[in-house]
Amino acid sequence: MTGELSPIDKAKFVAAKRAADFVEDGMRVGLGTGSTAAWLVRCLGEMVREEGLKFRGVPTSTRTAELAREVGIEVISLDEAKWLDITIDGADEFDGDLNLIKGGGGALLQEKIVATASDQMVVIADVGKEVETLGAFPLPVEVIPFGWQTTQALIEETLISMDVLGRNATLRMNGDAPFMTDEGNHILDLHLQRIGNPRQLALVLNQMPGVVENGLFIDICDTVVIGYGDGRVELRDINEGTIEQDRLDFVESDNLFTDLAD
Ligand SMILES: O=C[C@H](O)[C@H](O)[C@H](O)COP(=O)(O)O
Repeated sequence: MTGELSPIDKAKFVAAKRAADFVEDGMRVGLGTGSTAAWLVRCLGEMVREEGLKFRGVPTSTRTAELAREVGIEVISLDEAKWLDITIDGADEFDGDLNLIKGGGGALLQEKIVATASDQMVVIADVGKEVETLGAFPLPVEVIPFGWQTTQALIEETLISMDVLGRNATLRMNGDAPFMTDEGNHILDLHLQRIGNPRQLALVLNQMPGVVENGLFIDICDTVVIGYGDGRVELRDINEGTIEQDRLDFVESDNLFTDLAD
């Protein structure tokens, strides 16, 4: 493919490209999962190959691990790294407090463990991911396969008692079979429409037997790099609000852009 990327892919690309500049020699870096994080991994691979950047990456999924190795990034496990300087990852939604919904690609468990073990979490997202209130994107909840229907029923009952708007939890499928996470679990997607109190919901969900983790990331993200389809990028910091607005030079990135599109 040599054609133009869509505006949404350009937005993801510029967010990833700007965030790649956060990575410095010697760092231990959490590498997120998803289409936006894949741009980041490729940008970092290019910096390793062409600029001699030296860092070690901790991938948040087998997909990311494969891509990272492919582009020349040194991959280590979280236990080898022990603690990370930074994690850079995508998101399905972010709000004004930089709280997130993640897990659209099913990697929320490893993503949350890795982000929580990092000094800093930077989210990369196209502007379409910004919301006033979380919840339009179905909230992924990772559950163990044993008794998953009982867990589903328990979640639905609890949502009713919490007076949450949408209440149905659907099992994520991969073709005809249930989707399996890297940890061998299933995902229930909660169709809530609007999450009035994400902090409370995150706590309640994680107290249920059968629930392994939920896709609400509360007080974990420090900075969001927002990409626009015309090449603009904005950095939003949890304490200081917008701290940078810039425009990325597409011409300079043409090679990578074409490589990525191919
Ligand atoms: O499980 C997947 C992750 O949480 C992704 O980071 C999230 O779904 C965003 O993915 P994308 O960048 O493809 O929109």
